[in-house]
Amino acid sequence: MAEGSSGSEFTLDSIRKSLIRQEDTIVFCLMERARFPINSALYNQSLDLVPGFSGPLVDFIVQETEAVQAKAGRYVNPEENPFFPDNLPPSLVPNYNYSQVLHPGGASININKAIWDMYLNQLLPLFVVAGDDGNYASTAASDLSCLQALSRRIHYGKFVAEIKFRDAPHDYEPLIRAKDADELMKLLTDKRVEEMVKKRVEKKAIVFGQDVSGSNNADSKHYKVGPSVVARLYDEWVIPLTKRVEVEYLIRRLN
Ligand SMILES: C=C(O[C@@H]1C=C(C(=O)O)C=C[C@H]1O)C(=O)O
Repeated sequence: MAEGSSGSEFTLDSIRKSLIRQEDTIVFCLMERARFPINSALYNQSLDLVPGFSGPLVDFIVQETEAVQAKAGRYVNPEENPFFPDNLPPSLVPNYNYSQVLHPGGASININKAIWDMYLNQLLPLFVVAGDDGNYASTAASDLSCLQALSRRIHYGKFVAEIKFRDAPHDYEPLIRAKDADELMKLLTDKRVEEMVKKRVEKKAIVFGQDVSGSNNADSKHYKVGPSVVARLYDEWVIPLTKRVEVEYLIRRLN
């Protein structure tokens, strides 16, 4: 089921390994987006750059791309969640038999609206330079890669929550029956792991993002995406949103 783990292995350890692997994807996606300036025309609500489509160009590109990917079966995979779920075409390809480890209620959880708002309004301005180079289609493709990588990581909270529930049903059940979101949040939180995650992603931004030259002296002062931005992304948004998915999943777990 999971990126980097076999279908038969479903443990907190294997899920965490997948989250670690997904950090690489996220850091590389951000580095790719940082090749382009902000290109704010792409996000302008009122420019109407595409005849017959009302809304920002980025919405047009993401909606059209998601429609193609939906036809090719992307959203049949329980790890994938669309940003524009309304009016998506059905899959046209034979269904792959994904292992069904999640409770059926998990399918209705999609917090991509919050991820989209965070990415465009808060994160982007922190790591791209000002300016407009006209490369709107490439920039939007890069945005979508970032958004999909972040969305996959954050919605992975469903798998994390399922395994935590299976490992300690007697601890979780009373809180789920009481719909006690605050206590569920406390129970699923592991501060030690969170600190390790934040340190590791900062290090990845340093290692992956330095300019490598032919000589032995790597330029350690110039990074493609600031390591502190990546640490902040995880601290302020990725980890809290993953935990929000975990709580939302657990609340539905006994329905
Ligand atoms: C994802 C987990 O659950 C919580 C969220 C974490 C995260 O988003 O990185 C880390 C630790 C936990 O507080 C986990 O335990 O691995």
